[in-house]
Amino acid sequence: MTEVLDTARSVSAPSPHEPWTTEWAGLATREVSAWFGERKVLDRISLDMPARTVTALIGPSGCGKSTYLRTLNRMHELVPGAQLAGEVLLDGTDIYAAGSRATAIRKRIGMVFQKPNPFPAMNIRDNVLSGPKLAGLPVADPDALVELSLTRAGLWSEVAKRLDEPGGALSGGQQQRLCIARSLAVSPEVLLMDEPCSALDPTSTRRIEETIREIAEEVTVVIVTHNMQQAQRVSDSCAFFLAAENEPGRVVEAGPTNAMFTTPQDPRTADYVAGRFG
Ligand SMILES: Nc1ncnc2c1ncn2[C@@H]1O[C@H](COP(=O)(O)OP(=O)(O)OP(=O)(O)O)[C@@H](O)[C@H]1O
Repeated sequence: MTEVLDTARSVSAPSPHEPWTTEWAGLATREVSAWFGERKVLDRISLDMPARTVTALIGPSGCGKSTYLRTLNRMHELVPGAQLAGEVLLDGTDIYAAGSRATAIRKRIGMVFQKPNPFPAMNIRDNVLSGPKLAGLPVADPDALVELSLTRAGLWSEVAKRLDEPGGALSGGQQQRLCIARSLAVSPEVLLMDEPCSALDPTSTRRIEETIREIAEEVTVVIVTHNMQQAQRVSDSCAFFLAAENEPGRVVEAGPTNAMFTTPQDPRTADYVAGRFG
């Protein structure tokens, strides 16, 4: 079903000023557990990540946030010996259902990583177009798609006259926004971001945060962050992960960001968001 939908889809960007063509899709997990070999690292995670909102995954190092993020677009299964149980629902359909293909899912659910990873020698324009090219999606109007994607990523005004320069010539923050543009060029319904600002200075970080808020008007965003101020600034809802010693990670508490930070229900959440551990 997913594959049929995917092959019928092409990236369309008729005009940079027309609305983004992404369909609005929410994500949810039901009892997701994950293992690396014999070792269970996530235990029955059930979360709702509504369409066009930003969900922040917070918690101390090693509690399974990145692993959980990677289960959301089937990247977890790329690790030899990795296993998964439970359901990941994209618009109500399990992305692990029989007949659903991982490559097709990863086009609908894009990912931005901790370290900006543009192709350094490739020019800015081709870096953006590499998204749909690698995904095997036809592009009707490349120039329009480049402008639209860079605009959506908040980078167009800075690079409009430099499209033939290499991606590696940009600053770290610009490179990360270029990577966001490359992901958006595939017209994903969901964008997963794994600590996208951890390698960036405060100014670039704030710029990316603005971009995330803008993207979330049309794309569902899930972000892993260690920065509590960032979680408060960018997210609509939060999920607090915690792993006791030799135990898999579990969600202690999840809910609207404001409530998580002002009136947390669990004392462990209160201690974590106040910076008392982790
Ligand atoms: N490829 C892997 N093979 C084996 N174990 C792994 C692998 N990746 C992660 N783990 C283990 O799974 C657990 C969860 O790791 P994960 O990276 O998801 O945590 P995290 O909360 O994202 O941590 P951090 O905040 O430090 O990035 C850790 O104990 C980690 O050692």
